[in-house]
Parts: sequence; structure tokens; C-alpha cells
Amino acid sequence: MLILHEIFASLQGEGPHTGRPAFFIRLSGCVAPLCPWCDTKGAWDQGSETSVASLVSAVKESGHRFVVITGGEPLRQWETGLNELDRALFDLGVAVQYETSGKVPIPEGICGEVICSPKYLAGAWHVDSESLSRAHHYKFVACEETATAIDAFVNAEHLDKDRVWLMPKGMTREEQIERLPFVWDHCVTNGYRLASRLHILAFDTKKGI
Ligand SMILES: C[S@@+](CC[C@H](N)C(=O)[O-])C[C@H]1O[C@@H](n2cnc3c(N)ncnc32)[C@H](O)[C@@H]1O
Ligand SMILES: Nc1nc2[nH]cc(C(=O)O)c2c(=O)[nH]1
Ligand code: SF4
Ligand SMILES: [Mg+2]
Repeated sequence: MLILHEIFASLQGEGPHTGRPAFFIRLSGCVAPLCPWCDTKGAWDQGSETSVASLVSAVKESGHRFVVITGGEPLRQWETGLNELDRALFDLGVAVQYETSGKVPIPEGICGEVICSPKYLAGAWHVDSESLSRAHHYKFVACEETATAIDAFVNAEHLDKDRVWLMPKGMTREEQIERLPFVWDHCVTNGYRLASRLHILAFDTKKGI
């Protein structure tokens, strides 16, 4: 059984697959320390038990061939059903992409592609550094206060800059637009990729999009 917050069809709004039609599965619950600026706080504790089989059926019925599994922190449910969902979708030939903070280890042998968004909170990084190497892309939440810490982290962990994405911090359209030039310049200076938050630019704070 998985604890599910919501499912919806949309476009991937962030990162390397931006603009790609996607079926979203948002699992419930996160792990400490929680991000004070999280734009999905409702997923921290609101959810209901849902079987793997019913989620597989929902994906099949949707007709989508690309599934984004997010949260909350989805990988905390790996041993209680997510591993079965991962394998079932792989067997169906559906492409899967995970959104994870990396606060919990990225499981060995995971079939889906992993986008890890390491969190810098209260002056420290909260990411399982062993599993960093299992991530395919790194997506940092960037603002004026975190830019230097991101640079230091990328260098210390020897991350491949071609797989490093900076995404402006901001849960509203206004914040996104305001911060975009700063993050753009920081990407130009440091050779990172820029990830917009297209769904926020299109729909602002609307939920389930
Ligand atoms: C809600 S999180 C869920 C997945 C996972 N817990 C994580 O943090 O990666 C999905 C994405 O939204 C990003 N995010 C959440 N709140 C944000 C904000 N206020 N500004 C920019 N990105 C944010 C996260 O960094 C992550 O890349
Ligand atoms: N459209 C859209 N794209 C997204 N990419 C990652 C999201 C997430 O909340 O994990 C997200 C989301 O909430 N909506
Ligand atoms: S790790 Fe992700 S879901 Fe959890 S509080 Fe941070 S941004 Fe929100
Ligand atoms: Mg989101």
C-alpha cells in the first residue's frame, strides 16, 4: 500500500523534461528537516492508502507514457510499495521520473530516472551523499542567499555541471519572475543549466497542475 496525496495529468514544469506531457503521482509524507518555503506543504500529512494495482490502472487509463512520481518525499515509501510500482511501470514500458530531495537514500536498482534536489537548510546540506551518484540530474532551489553554497556543494561533490540545474526559489508567479534574472546570470557565470517552473508561470499557486 502507498499513501497517496493526489494524481493529475499535466506537463512536466521543471527540469530536463520540461514541457513533456506527464501523469503525476504525488505521494504523502516528507522527512525532516522540512523546507519552510515548500510549495507543497499539503502533501506532508494529507493522503490516503492506495494500492499499487489501482495506481497502475490509473496510469493505463490515462494513456500517458511518462509518469512523474513526486511528493512529499516519494522514496520514503520505497519498501512499502513504491518498489513494486517502479517495477510494474517499467514492465509496462512507461517512462518514470522521480522528484526527490535525496534526504533518504536513492535505492540501488531503481528503474526510473532520478532528479535529486538537494536541500540547503539552516546552513547545512541534507542529502544522502552516497546516493548522489545514483541521481541522473541535480536541481537546486536557487536564490541570492543559497547561490554561493550551491557553487561550493557542486565543486565539493564534483557534480557534472551539465547535469546541474538551477531553479528559482519561489512558490508564486511573482517571485519566479522577480528572481529569474538573478538565477539566469548565476547560470551563465557558472555553467549551470536553468530550470524554469513553467506551471507556476502559467498557473501561479493553483494546486494539482
Ligand atoms: C514539492 S518537491 C517534492 C519532491 C521532493 N520532496 C523534493 O524536494 O525534491 C518538488 C520540487 O519542488 C521544488 N520546490 C518546492 N518548493 C519550492 C519553492 N518554493 N521554490 C522552488 N522550488 C520549490 C523542490 O525543490 C523539488 O524540486
Ligand atoms: N507541472 C508540474 N511539474 C512539476 N514538476 C515537479 C513537480 C513537483 O511538485 O514535484 C511539479 C508540479 O507540481 N507540477
Ligand atoms: S523535501 Fe520537498 S516536499 Fe519535503 S519539504 Fe522540502 S520541498 Fe517540500
Ligand atoms: Mg510542484
